[in-house]
Amino acid sequence: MKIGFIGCGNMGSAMISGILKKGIFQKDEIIVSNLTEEGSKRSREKLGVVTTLDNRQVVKNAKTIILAVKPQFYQEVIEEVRADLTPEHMVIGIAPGKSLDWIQEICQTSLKVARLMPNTPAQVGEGMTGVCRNELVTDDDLEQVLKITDSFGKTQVVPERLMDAVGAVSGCSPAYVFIFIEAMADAAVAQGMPRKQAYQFAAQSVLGSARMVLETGMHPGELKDMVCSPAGTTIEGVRTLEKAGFRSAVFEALQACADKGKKM
Ligand SMILES: NC(=O)C1=CN([C@@H]2O[C@H](COP(=O)(O)OP(=O)(O)OC[C@H]3O[C@@H](n4cnc5c(N)ncnc54)[C@H](OP(=O)(O)O)[C@@H]3O)[C@@H](O)[C@H]2O)C=CC1
Ligand SMILES: O=C(O)[C@@H]1CCC=N1
Repeated sequence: MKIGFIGCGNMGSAMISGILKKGIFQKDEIIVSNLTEEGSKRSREKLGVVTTLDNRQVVKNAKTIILAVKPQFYQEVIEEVRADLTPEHMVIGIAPGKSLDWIQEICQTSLKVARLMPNTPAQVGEGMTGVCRNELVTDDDLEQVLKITDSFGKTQVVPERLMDAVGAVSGCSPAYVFIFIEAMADAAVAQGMPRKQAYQFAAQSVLGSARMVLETGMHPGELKDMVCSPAGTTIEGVRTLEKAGFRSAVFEALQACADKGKKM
């Protein structure tokens, strides 16, 4: 077994979907644990990976361990498996607020520890992941980690102090983008467009706009200006969004998200 996931819910399975699609690991090289038999069955049926209800089996069978449980369960799962951890293991946290030092301290042994902040678009190979590591993670180890994260999207290595910002701008932001798409589709439905078609128009517009930012390298404001014809329709919508505090709402949402990460 090459890689183990303790917990395999929304984020774990999104990462594994990407890994399997790119063929970085085969199904029989991935072991995952769940809390319930129902979760185990879901992981087997959806992903076809090796499953167990025993977290210690994950640590005994893989050297790279991803902690994909909710942050409130981090301490209990680490305490459960720490006797089986060896210097060859690398423990990777993906939860907001669980620092490299904190993970190391709960493990009670000097260990390779890394943190990832992935996001659910990993499921379709379009994830964005921030990575940081402690001093025991070698450049070779990091290369292995990047090979994994690059398999389900893009990755950037960041200093740990930026992990809360990463959590806000990419870890959590898909939720805000989905709300935006849903709201745009609702408006199109109100104009008479069938709902399914409205999701296609709204989602493709978000996808295309994101690609323009990434591929042209142009400033988002300049790209926005290119859409706003003088005395046209778009600028009326811009005025309405500004009046409703759209920018400020987004700013405050990401700030709240990062602040919460710092407290966890
Ligand atoms: N969702 C997201 O967009 C992102 C999440 N994260 C982080 O990823 C982590 C997982 O989140 P997410 O996938 O959304 O959560 P989910 O609730 O979807 O999945 C949690 C998983 O943990 C399992 N589990 C719970 N307790 C235990 C235990 N004691 N031993 C073994 N497995 C256990 C559950 O098993 P069962 O299925 O049996 O209940 C489930 O498979 C969190 O730390 C979160 O902060 C990071 C970035 C983005
Ligand atoms: O909501 C959360 O806390 C997790 C972390 C990033 C995205 N989801």
